[in-house]
Amino acid sequence: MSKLFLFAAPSGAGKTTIVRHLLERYDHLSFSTSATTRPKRPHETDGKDYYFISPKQFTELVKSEGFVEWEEVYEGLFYGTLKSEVERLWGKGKHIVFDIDVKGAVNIKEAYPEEAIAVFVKPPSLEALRQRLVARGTEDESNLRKRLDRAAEEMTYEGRFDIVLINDDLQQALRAAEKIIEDAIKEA
Ligand SMILES: Nc1ncnc2c1ncn2[C@@H]1O[C@H](COP(=O)(O)OP(=O)(O)OP(=O)(O)O)[C@@H](O)[C@H]1O
Ligand SMILES: Nc1nc2c(ncn2[C@@H]2O[C@H](COP(=O)(O)O)[C@@H](O)[C@H]2O)c(=O)[nH]1
Repeated sequence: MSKLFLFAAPSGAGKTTIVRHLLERYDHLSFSTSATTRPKRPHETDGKDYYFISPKQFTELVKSEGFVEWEEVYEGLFYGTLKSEVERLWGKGKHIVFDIDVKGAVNIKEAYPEEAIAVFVKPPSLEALRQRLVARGTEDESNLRKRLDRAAEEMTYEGRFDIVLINDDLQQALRAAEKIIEDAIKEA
């Protein structure tokens, strides 16, 4: 049975770093590329990191029920898991990895309770989140504030997840993430 690995966390916790590592390491994992209305960052590739679409295209996809789930994660910025993407990867018999916000992960877990493994990536502290986001250098002051304001509420979702993965020392977190994948695939 194909597994759905949902990696969720407040912004800056390190889920993208962990997910990228897992995708490089395991051939039988595929990434569910989401659609977003957020502007592309310089290092990102359309169709790989996200499908970067306009607010109008996003609204059309909502109307035509093209999303498994979607959220306005930050004010005016929409993100959604595409049904077409999940069906395409599932059809190839792949295990699918998601980098998604906490509410989206809870929604997918509810929709696919047998297949989904929900992993909450926990930062050592809110201060560490702030430092990581500043060091990443992708957010201006206003967006940094929005992400940190949301983080405290997102931290309260931890108890709704199957596994809590602490990302303090990165190498330890990567080893723990590998074990989650290997154990689940052994069982599948
Ligand atoms: N354990 C760690 N220690 C220090 N820095 C880390 C650690 N893990 C990740 N980072 C760094 O923190 C920054 C944020 O990581 P990343 O982009 O993976 O977070 P994210 O949870 O995907 O955030 P977002 O939701 O905003 O996409 C990156 O610059 C990354 O290199
Ligand atoms: N509910 C969903 N959340 C998603 C999806 N794709 C990404 N995300 C989450 O949004 C924030 C911000 O991401 P960023 O790339 O702008 O830093 C982060 O928590 C992502 O995991 C999705 O399809 N649905």
